[in-house]
Amino acid sequence: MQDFVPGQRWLSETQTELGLGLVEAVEGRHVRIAYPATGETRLYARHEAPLARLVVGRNERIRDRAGRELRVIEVRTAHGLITYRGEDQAGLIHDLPEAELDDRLIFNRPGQRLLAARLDSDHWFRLRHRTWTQGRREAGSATLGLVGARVALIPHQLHIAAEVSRREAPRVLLADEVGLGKTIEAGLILHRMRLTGGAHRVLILTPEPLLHQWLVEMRRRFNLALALFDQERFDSIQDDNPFLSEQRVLCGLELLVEQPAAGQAVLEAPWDLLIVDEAHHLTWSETESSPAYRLVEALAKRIPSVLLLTATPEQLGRAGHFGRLRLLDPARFHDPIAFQDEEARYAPIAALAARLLDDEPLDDEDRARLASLLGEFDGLDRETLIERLIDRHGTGRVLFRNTRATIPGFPRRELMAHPLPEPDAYRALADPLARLTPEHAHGPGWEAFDPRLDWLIATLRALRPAKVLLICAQARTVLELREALRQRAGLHAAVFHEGMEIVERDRAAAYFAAVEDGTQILLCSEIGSEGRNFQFAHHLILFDLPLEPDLLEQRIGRLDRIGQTQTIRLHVPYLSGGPMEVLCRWYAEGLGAFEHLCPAAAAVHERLDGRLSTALSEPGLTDALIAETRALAAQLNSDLAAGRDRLLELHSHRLTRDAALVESIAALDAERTVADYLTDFWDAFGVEHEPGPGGSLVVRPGPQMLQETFPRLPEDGLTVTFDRAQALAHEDREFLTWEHPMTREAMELLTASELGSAALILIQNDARFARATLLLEILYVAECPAPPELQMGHFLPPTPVRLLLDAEGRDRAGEIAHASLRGDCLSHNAKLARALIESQAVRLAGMLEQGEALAHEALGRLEQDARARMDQVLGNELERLLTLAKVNPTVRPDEIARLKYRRERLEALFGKTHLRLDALRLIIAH
Ligand SMILES: Nc1ncnc2c1ncn2[C@@H]1O[C@H](COP(=O)(O)OP(=O)(O)OP(=O)(O)O)[C@@H](O)[C@H]1O
Repeated sequence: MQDFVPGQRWLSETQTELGLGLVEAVEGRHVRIAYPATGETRLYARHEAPLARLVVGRNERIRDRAGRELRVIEVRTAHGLITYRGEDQAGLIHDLPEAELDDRLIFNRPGQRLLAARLDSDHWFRLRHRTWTQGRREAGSATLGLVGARVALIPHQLHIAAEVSRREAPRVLLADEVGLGKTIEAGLILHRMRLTGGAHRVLILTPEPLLHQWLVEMRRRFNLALALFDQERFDSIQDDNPFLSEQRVLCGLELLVEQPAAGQAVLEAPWDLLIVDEAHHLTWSETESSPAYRLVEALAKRIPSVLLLTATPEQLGRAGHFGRLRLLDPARFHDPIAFQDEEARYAPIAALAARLLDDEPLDDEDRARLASLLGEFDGLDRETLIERLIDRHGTGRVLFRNTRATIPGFPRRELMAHPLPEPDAYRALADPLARLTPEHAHGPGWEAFDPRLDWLIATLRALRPAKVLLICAQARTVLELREALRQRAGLHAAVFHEGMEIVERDRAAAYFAAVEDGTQILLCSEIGSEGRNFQFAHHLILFDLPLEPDLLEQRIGRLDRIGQTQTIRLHVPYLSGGPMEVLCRWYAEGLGAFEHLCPAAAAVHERLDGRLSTALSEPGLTDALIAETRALAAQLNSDLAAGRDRLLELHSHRLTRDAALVESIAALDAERTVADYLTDFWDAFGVEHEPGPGGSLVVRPGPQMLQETFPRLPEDGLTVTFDRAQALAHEDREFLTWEHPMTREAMELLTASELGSAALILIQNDARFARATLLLEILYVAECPAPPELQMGHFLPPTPVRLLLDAEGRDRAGEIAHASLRGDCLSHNAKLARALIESQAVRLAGMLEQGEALAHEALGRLEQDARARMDQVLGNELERLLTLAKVNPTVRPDEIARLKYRRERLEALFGKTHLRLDALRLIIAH
């Protein structure tokens, strides 16, 4: 085990960008290391810490925290701690304890290696160059974080992910209609924020039945491992706060609400990003709120970034919707009445935005309205005007909602209503609501006479082998149906209800999904109607109908979601003459809610709730109710289409821009540069690869690898693909991109090591070099360590500075490209290499000095560019937020403060950028 002593300096072997580590404390089997340059602290297991002890040799240069430079003349050790004695530029001698070394100190080892002829293969030098160049290329790219997910490139999802993740501490409600991919959007945002440093500690809360699905989706689509916190995990940890030991936690909201200790612990842990799925369960009204709401409210106050997900934002009423917006920004959404008034005034703004979008000419009235909404607007192009209109009015910035109507490619839904006679025993039930789930009200024995059962058996036989999902309101009905199917028809059904353990439920869902030996039918209680993916089935049986339109849409959404390939058949076996028929007709003829999604359904329901209840007991009133419902739905739908929804739609996707984003990702996919890079890497490392089935590649550890293991490569190998379409069709293949952990860890492994940092090649017969020529290719890396939340990478990521000096000290990098310099590598001919280097030692030392001067000039330019870029990007953003805040209180003051703070910190840090000599290649052409 390594000996750590507080005050010692160690370097992270895997993350040099953290700067110099300082041992803070040794705690049992762990050591705590602070990285003052980035303000981070890490806890490592002592016996396997990826750390290297920093010992600076004589004659090397060091710096103290005040920036004073010393040449080391003596190294003394006492009690495990080093004190350097060094000479400053004025010749004065100083003692410097290692704890006081500059936290950003970097050493020039490649120079020593080259001069000592300790050479690596040229292969590694070239890979090193590519690694830095690629890192630089992606750091500032708009597509970073959106490339590596195993997802089809769907424009509205990418739009939302790009738009949300570029904000400072985003807080938004993702409210796309059921099945349009909110989980994927949240995953993309999370993925991008992790790569850019915006989200390190993440908490995801979902209803229990969706835990496993989230776990699987994040793993298979984003290579993201989440720690699942269930009762068992929570019980197994007694003392410490269990949430502190994991960075990315997935947890059931119910558990936190039901167990005060768990709720308290989650509040006490620090988080950067909170995601809450099925957020419509967080109920709120002006007089009371649910315990789940209160818990999320407390979390949302502490956590900077918050994503709430719901397909049915207005389920359980408009007040609830307001309550969710309030969680995101309590300062903006403080008065529900004012909010409703404001929503009613969106129509003219939406109309104006739409006219701009359609490139229609603006009349005087339009211009006057624009001026009153935006102030001075002359000189702004249409795109900017649209942006500003959407941006500066309404919930635009907080809420995203895409609808099927605007997204092509969804299959049709077809209602297959099956009237059946209502048995006397049911008709005798006094309460009309009880007759909507009469088997439940009647109790045991209903299977003997309920005609829906025979109909079900006949329907299953007729549809066989097609998969069928049945949803009903009650878990008991599920169990009784299963038994009845078994006894009466020998049919085996899988079941899914709240009485089962989560693992059992997931097993049942998998059993239903299995193509060959799975069940034909899955019987689900209402909990199966939320969030789950059953789009491989095309038949849905609604054994009963819920009273709320949003609940109906949630049920249908299990099949009607991205990935559904066929017309969806909705089978409704209703008992005629009574309330079931009334409800079925109300949905079908009044709202048209089976075959299409009706945006106004929740509002219509809220207004006509009383009339519906009356019609359920007096079916004679149904025709009048339907007529009224139709008229109201038509009116509300068209109001919404012209007003709020139109604005939302404009904001939630932008055809031209989204298409450009998709194109740039598709272009990156097509380049396949990562395939070249990784195959070169594997070849150099000793990883074996060969063509596998259907254009895939099989990769295995080779017998003589450079190290025992290769990152993310299991002992028995992997089947991989670089092709998105293949990755979507074959989930057993790893989808390798620049963002895959294997690629990123391989890149880190290389840049954190000295591999390829000194090389020598001989070039023969190259027409560019008429006479014997000596060139020194110098690779500096400009680095500016900064705390991750500042997202330095946007402006000044680690940037390679390449120089190519000739013997006269001229830089020829601009005229001779790196890739064009290929020759015989001398790493295996140590004798010749040493002789050549020794003969040129003096000249080389001069070239290195000259290189340092030139690199510093380049550094000045880099800093200047970074500053200009930051001023432009953050300055514009700040200006926008400040103007916006005057007209739209959606902009939170803390968002502005955060941005200002970030700008100041970045500005101060740019000046501390330093150059690190990363690699050298000596080129001798003759
Ligand atoms: N870009 C994509 N590529 C591949 N599959 C996708 C993509 N987007 C969504 N899907 C698939 O479509 C289905 C619906 O997506 P998701 O679960 O994210 O929708 P949702 O909006 O969260 O649904 P719900 O409203 O039911 O909660 C899932 O099976 C998901 O894996």
